Amino acid sequence: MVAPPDNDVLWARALTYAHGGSPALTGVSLGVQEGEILAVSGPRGSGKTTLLRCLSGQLLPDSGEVWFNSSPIHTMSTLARERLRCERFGWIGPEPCLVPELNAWENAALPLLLRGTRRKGAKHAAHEWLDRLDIGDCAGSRPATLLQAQRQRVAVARALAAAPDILFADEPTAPLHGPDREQVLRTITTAARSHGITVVLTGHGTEADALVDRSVSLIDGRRSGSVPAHHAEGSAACSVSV
Ligand SMILES: Nc1ncnc2c1ncn2[C@@H]1O[C@H](COP(=O)(O)OP(=O)(O)OP(=O)(O)O)[C@@H](O)[C@H]1O
Repeated sequence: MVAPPDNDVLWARALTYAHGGSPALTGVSLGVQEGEILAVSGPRGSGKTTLLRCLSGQLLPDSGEVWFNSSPIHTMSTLARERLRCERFGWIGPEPCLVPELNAWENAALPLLLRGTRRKGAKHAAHEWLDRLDIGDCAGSRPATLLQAQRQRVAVARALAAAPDILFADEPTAPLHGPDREQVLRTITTAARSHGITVVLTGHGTEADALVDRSVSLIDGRRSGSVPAHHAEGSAACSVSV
């Protein structure tokens, strides 16, 4: 086992993963620097979600390594990975997945409360992020009474309120439309830059290109290119095999 480069907060080497025998990742290697905002793009089924789930410790790769700072995630116990995810990582999925019995601010405060933050502080942070995401008025409402786009903003607030070291965002704007998509993406990336949060986000297209530092793409579970974001429009022309 070789330790990762010092300047990579997240580092993966030769990851493979198969869902029930069907390969989803085939030898993917990736390094993410501290504070970097990285987009992982690729067509449907190319392995983006599986990669994020391996990087965030939700899935153990069949082979390969994942390191967070100097800690190998792939050899951690389930309990240690759960603690790492709770204390250091944030997750936004394409569906909001809120707790139906809790209102919006309680959902947004949940990771902080689970970490032992006092209720007053957690409530304050939750309200602050709900306000920034323009849904402060919904703070007392339960998920069932909210629109799907509002629920997704609550999920974004929940991830950001906990100030994670790394935020994994798997198609975070999937339930949103038009200008809402750009506003939420911009809120995520602006928050990440001002709070020093490293971000790995996925998407199908190039809508995040202007907001991220670097973009890599997957095709059929393999890396197909890595370019600085401002060059991403020409990515097809300058793709390299990794
Ligand atoms: N739970 C599962 N069981 C079986 N196969 C799966 C499962 N999850 C993903 N797959 C398969 O693994 C491959 C990679 O899927 P994955 O969801 O990682 O890709 P993706 O790029 O995120 O796709 P999308 O853009 O549609 O979300 C696909 O062929 C998919 O059908």
